Amino acid sequence: MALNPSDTALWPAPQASGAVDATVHVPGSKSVTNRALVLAALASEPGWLRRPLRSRDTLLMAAALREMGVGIEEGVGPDGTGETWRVLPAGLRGPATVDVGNAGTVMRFLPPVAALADGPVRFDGDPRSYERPLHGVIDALRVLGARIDDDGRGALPLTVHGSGALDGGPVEIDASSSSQFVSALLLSGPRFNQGVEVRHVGSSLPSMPHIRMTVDMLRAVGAQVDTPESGGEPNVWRVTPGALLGRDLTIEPDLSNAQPFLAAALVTGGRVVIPAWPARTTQPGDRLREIFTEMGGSCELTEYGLVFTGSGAIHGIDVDLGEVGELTPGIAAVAALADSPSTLRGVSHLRLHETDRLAALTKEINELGGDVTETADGLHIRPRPLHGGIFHTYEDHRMATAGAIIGLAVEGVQIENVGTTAKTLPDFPDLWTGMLGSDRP
Ligand SMILES: O=C(O)C1=C[C@@H](OP(=O)(O)O)[C@@H](O)[C@H](O)C1
Ligand SMILES: C=C(OP(=O)(O)O)C(=O)O
Repeated sequence: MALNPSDTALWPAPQASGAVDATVHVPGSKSVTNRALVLAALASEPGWLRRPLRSRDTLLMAAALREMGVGIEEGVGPDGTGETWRVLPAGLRGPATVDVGNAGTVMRFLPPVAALADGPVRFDGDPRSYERPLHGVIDALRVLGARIDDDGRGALPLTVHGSGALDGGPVEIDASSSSQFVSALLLSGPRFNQGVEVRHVGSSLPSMPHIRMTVDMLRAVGAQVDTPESGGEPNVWRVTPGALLGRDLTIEPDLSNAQPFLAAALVTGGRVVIPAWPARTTQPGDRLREIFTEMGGSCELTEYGLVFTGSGAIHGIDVDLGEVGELTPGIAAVAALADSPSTLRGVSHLRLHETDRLAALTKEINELGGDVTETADGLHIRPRPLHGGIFHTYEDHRMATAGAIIGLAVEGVQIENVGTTAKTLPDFPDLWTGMLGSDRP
């Protein structure tokens, strides 16, 4: 895989010479692509993904499904309109070996799929993947009838001994550390003998839009899903067993990866257009329209896409990001450049993301002269004049893009291992310099 996770090379983050004025074509959504791959692999007929994201996380998902016997043909669509993947479902097989890298979607969505394979599937990944929570998926699968060997920590590495089918049925989980536990069980649920009923019993549940994305995408391939929002009990999701359809799905641009480009408009008082911004979406990045407007910008959603304009002023914000945690690094970067303090709340689970994002943001912004403190569930950010220096990224794509945002306004910021953006946005450095190449004179 074209990624060197321990690359220590430094990338001089370009400073903006003026207000940006650019159109940025943002590649497909990681979360939608990886759900679409799983659902297409579990379907009873072939399906198509148009404009899928090609990044480390999605190529790992495709490679893992191929390992289990699924056909995935990469090519250009019949009408020549960009990349299209054809997914040919097949009897899932083991023995197989899955490299999850550090992809939450791969490490959580695939063990339930592996329980349906007819042999052992071994899961391993980057060192950080051993530390990320997986107990919700492992414990639930055991309750639902699967045999899993792990080292007793409820984490990777592990082997799922698939037996060709899984009983399924009701299960209680604590998904307060990751919504992906719920999504994982629901995605494979139609293929369990009794379907699945997932009851979340934890204190809080992050990233609700991502659970809605799972439910919407399941329904789009013909699954019957009952949810709290459709009149069911609070915190209970029920999936009826049944065959899934193969669909022809166009993947939306990744709105969370649009964040640094929108931030560039805010930070430079410029204008950025993101074509194909969906009018209706479950992606958490859609909340940026509201959040970045409160922080000083304005936006207009047209048939062509989103037009986002900065005013030249950047305001602090007090906001609960529990539903949209993956937006935190980019918001923190903008907040560090604002004209008033910010409080970001509801994101304690970010300590178990790609890195401990609360600690990493605090340390790196403070090393550039900032004044950030960690709270129990977030960050306090008091803007101060920043200076250049090395911005470490901890193999976290969103740390790299956060550093690039700060670099727009601060001379001499150097991003360590910008290549880590390959997790979800391999084109980041080129898109970024391309956007700046369109600076107004
Ligand atoms: O289901 C998904 O595609 C995701 C869910 C969220 O995970 P958590 O609930 O673990 O934060 C999010 O942060 C991650 O980037 C993608
Ligand atoms: C938390 C993230 O990723 P993952 O899917 O690996 O959990 C993220 O992309 O911000």
